[in-house]
Amino acid sequence: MPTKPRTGKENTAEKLRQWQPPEESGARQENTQIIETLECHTGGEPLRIITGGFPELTGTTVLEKRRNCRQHYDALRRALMFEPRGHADMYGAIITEPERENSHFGAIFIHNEGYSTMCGHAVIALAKCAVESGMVAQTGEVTQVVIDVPCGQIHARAFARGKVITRVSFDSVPAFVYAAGQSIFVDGVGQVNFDIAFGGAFYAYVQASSLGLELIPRQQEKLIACGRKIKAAIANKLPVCHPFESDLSFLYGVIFIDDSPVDAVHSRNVCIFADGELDRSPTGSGVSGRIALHIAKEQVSLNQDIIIESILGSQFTVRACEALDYDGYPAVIARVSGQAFVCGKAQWLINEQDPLKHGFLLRQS
Ligand SMILES: O=C(O)[C@H]1NCC[C@@H]1O
Repeated sequence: MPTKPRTGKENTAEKLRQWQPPEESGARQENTQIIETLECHTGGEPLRIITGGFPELTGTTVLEKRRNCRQHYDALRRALMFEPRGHADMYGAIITEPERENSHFGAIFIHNEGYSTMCGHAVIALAKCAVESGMVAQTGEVTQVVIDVPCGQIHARAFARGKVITRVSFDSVPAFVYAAGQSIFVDGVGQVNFDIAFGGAFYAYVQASSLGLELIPRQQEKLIACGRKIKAAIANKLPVCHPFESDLSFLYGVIFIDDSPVDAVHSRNVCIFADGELDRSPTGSGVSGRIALHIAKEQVSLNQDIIIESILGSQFTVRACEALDYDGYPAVIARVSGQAFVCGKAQWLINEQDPLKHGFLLRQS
C-alpha cells in the first residue's frame, strides 16, 4: 500500500526502474554476472552486440579466440542466445581486439548452435554502431570500417547523413562455387538438386519451387524442417573442405531461392542455418556465395547490382566487384549493402542461483 496519498504525478514504475540485484550477505557481485549489449536488427535479423561483461578471450587470431570461446565460455553463449534472454533464432557478436594491424576491431559470431565464420547482416550492424558510437572515428559522409572476422578481413563502408549511418556496404572475402549441379535424395523431402558455394561460409542453394516450397512467413516451419534435413543429408554425403582453413570447412546452411523476379528485385531467398535458424535478412554471406554462382552461370555480369529480398521483403543489394583466382577456384569479391537499426540497449543478469541461468530452447525441430 502507498504510504503517502498519490498526487497522480508519480511515475508508478519509478521504483521498478531503479531495481538493482539485492545483496545477499554482501555477495551481489559474486552471484550475478552482468553482460551489456546493444540490440540491433538488419533487415529484421537480430544482432545482439556484446559490449561489456564478457570474459577476455585468449589467442592472437580471431579463429583462436573463437576456439577459446567455444572451449571455455560456451555456457555464456547459450545464456545470451537461448530463452529467456534470447530465442531459437537469436544471433550475436562478441567484439575482440583486431587481429591485423590495419583493422579496427574483430568479431566472433554466435547463434543457437555455436559459432559461424561470416555474417553479413552482423557486419552491417557492427559498422553502423562502430561509427555512430565513435569506436571508429567518422570521416565525413563515408567512413571505412575494417573488421577481422573468422573467415578473414572485411572492408565495410558506412554511409552517413549527418551523424546517422543510414546504409553500410562491405566487400567480403573471395566467394566461389564449390560444387555445382549436385543432386541427393533426402528422406522426407525427395530428390534435391543443389549447388554449393562459399561466401565466407558454405551454403547449399536449392530452388524452392522444385520442392513445392514458398518463401513466405506462413511456410516457416516447413522451410526449417526441409532446410535441416537437406543440410544434414548433404553434410553427410559431401563434406566441404575450405582450401586454406579447416575451421571454415563445414556446411553452414541451406538457402532456398525463389524463381520469380518481381519488379526490380532479382528474387527472394531464405536461409536456414546453424540448428534450424531462419534468417530474417537476405543473408549477407549467402548472397555473396549466390553472386559467385550467378557469375559462374553467366546469369549476371561483373559490377551488375542485383537486389535480393528476405522472407520479410527486406533487401540487400549485391554485386561482384572483382574477379580473381582463389587457389584454383574462379572467385569474386562480393559487395553487399543493406540497412541496420538499433532497437535497444540491455543489461543481462546471469544469476548463479537461477537453475535456468544458461538458458533453454523450447523449439527443437
Ligand atoms: O547475413 C549473414 O551472413 C548471416 N545472417 C544469419 C546467417 C548468416 O550468418
